[in-house]
Amino acid sequence: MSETVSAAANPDVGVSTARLRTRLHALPGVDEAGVAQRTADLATRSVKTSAKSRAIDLAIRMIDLTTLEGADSPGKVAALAGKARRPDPADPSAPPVAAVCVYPDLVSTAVSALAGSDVAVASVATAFPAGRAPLEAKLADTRSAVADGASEIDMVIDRGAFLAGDYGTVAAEIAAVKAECGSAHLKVILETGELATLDNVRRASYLAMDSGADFIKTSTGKVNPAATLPVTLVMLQAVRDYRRRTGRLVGVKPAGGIRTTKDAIRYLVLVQEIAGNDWLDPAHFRLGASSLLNDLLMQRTRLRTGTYPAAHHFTLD
Ligand SMILES: O=C[C@H](O)COP(=O)(O)O
Repeated sequence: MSETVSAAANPDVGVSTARLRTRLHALPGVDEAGVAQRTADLATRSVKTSAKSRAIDLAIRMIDLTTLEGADSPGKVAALAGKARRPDPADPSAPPVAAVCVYPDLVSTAVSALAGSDVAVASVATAFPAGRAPLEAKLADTRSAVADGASEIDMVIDRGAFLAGDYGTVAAEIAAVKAECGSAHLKVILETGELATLDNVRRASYLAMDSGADFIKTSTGKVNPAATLPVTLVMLQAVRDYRRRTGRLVGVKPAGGIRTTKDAIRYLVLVQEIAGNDWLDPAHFRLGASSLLNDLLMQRTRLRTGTYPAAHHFTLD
């Protein structure tokens, strides 16, 4: 285990695990009951039709349209890229999504298929989803994705090290991956479903931000629970407070298990109420999802025409 962090120009570099532990354990504890109540209350909100229409388009623009299956192929990624650029073939007013998210070996396919569009290519890296590989392998994974044209890297943290309290190792890995990213943005996946407590989610959020994360992301989508409103609330509080302290605005990306328009709108309400309007932008908030887009498109069509499109109208997620 590394006791002293080395690498890159981030605030936590050179800070010992002992000092990180002191700092992270001094954070105020999360009021779990209060968080549960606050997020449960979101289910009772009603949203006006005009606001709903705007929220649906914003949610579409915030999607990282994701395919992360062992059976992924260049053909599937090319088809997904087509959908990302123009989600509704019958309605050019439907906006494109923010990014397509793929494994590193499919980055070049996605880059070619998205050429000339504003849709970014994101790639998971660092031995996603478990992150069980030597640091060199994780850095090579990142280097390869960036070299092939990914402008966003989604890395996983070492949850084993984090849960063992070896915060120095976690911070050093994030800083080293950030250094490999160059101009690519780094999203740091906390895998909150493995972190056991909301206090840990808060600590991991600060550790990631102090180590250079451009975004903090909830989940890989491979562990249950994936994204939830309570963990996202804690992460939104963290980015809000971190910005007040440092002036740096870090984004948030809930990912995994977000499938319905109702879910997406609850996340947007949470963003506005907890972090504020500055985060209501694809530059600072994303929804990582493989199958949310079709529901948003269905609801969008219903609001515009009064009827749902036939089930076969949109290509399969
Ligand atoms: O980052 C996104 C997730 O891997 C997608 O998860 P999902 O298939 O549950 O939407």
